[in-house]
Amino acid sequence: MEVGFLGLGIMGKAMSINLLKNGFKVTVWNRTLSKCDEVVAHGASVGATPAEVVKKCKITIAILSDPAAALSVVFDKDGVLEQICNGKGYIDMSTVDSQTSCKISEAITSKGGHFLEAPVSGSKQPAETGQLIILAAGDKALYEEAVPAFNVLGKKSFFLGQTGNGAKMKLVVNMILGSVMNAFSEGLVLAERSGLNPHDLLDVLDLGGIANPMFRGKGPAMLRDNHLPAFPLKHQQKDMRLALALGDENGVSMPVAAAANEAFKKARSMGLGDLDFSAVLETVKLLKQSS
Ligand SMILES: NC(=O)C1=CN([C@@H]2O[C@H](COP(=O)(O)OP(=O)(O)OC[C@H]3O[C@@H](n4cnc5c(N)ncnc54)[C@H](OP(=O)(O)O)[C@@H]3O)[C@@H](O)[C@H]2O)C=CC1
Ligand SMILES: O=CC(=O)O
Repeated sequence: MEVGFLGLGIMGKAMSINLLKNGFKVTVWNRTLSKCDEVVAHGASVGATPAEVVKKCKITIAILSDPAAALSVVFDKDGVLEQICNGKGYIDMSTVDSQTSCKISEAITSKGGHFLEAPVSGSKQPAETGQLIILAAGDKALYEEAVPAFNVLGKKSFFLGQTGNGAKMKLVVNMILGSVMNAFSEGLVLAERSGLNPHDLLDVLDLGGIANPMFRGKGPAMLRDNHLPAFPLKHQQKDMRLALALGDENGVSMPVAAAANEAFKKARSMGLGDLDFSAVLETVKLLKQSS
């Protein structure tokens, strides 16, 4: 199967290489052209614009940073909309809000194309190893057509119904993720400042009822102040912001998520946005030192 792939950031690079390794023909596009080189070395072709990729491929996948990027690649000059037509499918795997997803869906379907949103849960390593969790919604026939690709990219795909449901599910999951990361960061600093060995805390957590892969995977690196980006903090803050808006729309009070969002905003203002979202730990250290 030949697929187009738009966006070769942390996730897109890993996912497109995975498709190539599993026998898919892939034509890629990235705003910054040099990021195509590594994927081309794995056998990809390059399209000059999103429109050119869509013209060439029956199905085009995108994974872009945020709503503005997702909209730009579809609606701007040389964008997806210029070539989408009857018989072609567009799958947006970016984490965006349901309004953005619905706007893209309406534009694609008004040109006769098929649209599926399919944001993913799981980070750089699951993207590299094909262990993502795919949260799809929209065109069911396109979902069925994409299952062979989803089986390469992920360990499980969900079809969640109408467009918007995938985006909402992803935002709920990441609202919880970001809130937990803040509580974890506070715990690490509290353990250390109160005279405990934070490595002992990691061992205790790992044996108990709240043991999880995030504490196990990121904890030791966080204690070394290593925040090499797997999931950039600026994207986690975007997800908190969008999840809080979803809370507003539905009258759900989310004081924990609101506090977590403030901490991520603080981290961004400290210049930590391109580091891993675990760098929110640095805001906790800062607050304790200044008190
Ligand atoms: N990293 C992770 O662990 C996970 C990320 N996600 C989500 O996946 C998406 C991508 O994340 P990730 O790969 O980490 O992000 P990166 O920041 O690594 O990559 C972002 C991509 O979006 C492109 N882009 C940004 N703005 C524009 C624009 N205006 N026009 C065209 N292209 C643009 C970038 O192009 P360029 O190279 O030119 O900057 C790049 O290809 C985000 O929505 C994120 O929330 C979901 C699950 C896990
Ligand atoms: O969106 C981030 C993730 O780890 O999932």
